[in-house]
Amino acid sequence: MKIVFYGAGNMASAIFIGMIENCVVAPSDIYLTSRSMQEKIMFFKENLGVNVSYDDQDLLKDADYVILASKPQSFPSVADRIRPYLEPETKVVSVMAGTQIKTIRRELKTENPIARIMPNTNAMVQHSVNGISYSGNFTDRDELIELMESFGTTVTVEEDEMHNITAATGSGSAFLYYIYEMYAESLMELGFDEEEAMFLTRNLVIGAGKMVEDSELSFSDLRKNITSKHGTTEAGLDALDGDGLKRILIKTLNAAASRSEELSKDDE
Ligand SMILES: NC(=O)C1=CN([C@@H]2O[C@H](COP(=O)(O)OP(=O)(O)OC[C@H]3O[C@@H](n4cnc5c(N)ncnc54)[C@H](O)[C@@H]3O)[C@@H](O)[C@H]2O)C=CC1
Ligand SMILES: O=C(O)[C@@H]1CCC=N1
Repeated sequence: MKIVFYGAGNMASAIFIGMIENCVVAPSDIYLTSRSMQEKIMFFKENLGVNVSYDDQDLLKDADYVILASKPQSFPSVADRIRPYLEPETKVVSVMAGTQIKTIRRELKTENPIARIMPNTNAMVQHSVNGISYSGNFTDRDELIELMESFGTTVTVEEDEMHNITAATGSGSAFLYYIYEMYAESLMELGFDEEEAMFLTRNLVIGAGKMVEDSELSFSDLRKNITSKHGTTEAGLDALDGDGLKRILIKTLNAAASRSEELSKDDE
């Protein structure tokens, strides 16, 4: 297997580290190239044993998959590198938010099978949620699904649903991390110092995540199990404006999904 990553940044590294840690590919199957961050890419070569090259002809020779993992704005420069050497059997897989299959096809001037995936950086711990959609001629889907399931769970969606998946799970962890940040800052308002606030929040989040993983209960039942009648949790929840919080989250998700739509129109 030869998997070539154009881009070795946050998302690409979460994917190839996830794949390697789960032993679905050998480090020698992974080929990395980037525009910048030479130091970082050499770190991956030295520490993981992956290949690094800036020779596009060599990179793309006999490649099974080429993964487009630059920012959407860098895609024209990536396409210029790939276009001359892309072989007809190579499957193209894009992680770029908002860049449509038809745009990738147009920029690469190719009829190759193309898939779009929307993972998240939890791939690094094998817990990404991956949206995936395919071009009509991407027939050999099982192998790609198997590769993706090595670093998370996968849902197949129509391409126009990618905007919502991007908001919900591509960006979603960032929204949750932001809430954790705000929680820690609020603990400092309560009187904890920064170190204590971070320690308490971090362990609270880890514990709650493990409960979600291990328990069969719904979020709502987990919450109810903590809430004594006329107790402290009830007092806190009464002060928390649930409808207001929901409105804020809906606004957040709509803004992210709209940005994905805007990105897809930028290149029309
Ligand atoms: N970071 C995240 O949580 C997620 C990111 N994505 C998507 O993944 C893509 C990458 O995002 P990040 O990894 O966060 O960005 P990043 O900035 O960390 O990495 C971008 C990479 O693209 C490379 N690059 C730029 N121009 C290039 C060129 N001409 N040739 C080869 N490589 C080139 C850069 O050197 C760098 O390695 C974006 O399109 C984003 O929409 C998707 C899901 C989640
Ligand atoms: O912020 C972004 O545009 C990318 C896509 C999903 C997560 N990060």
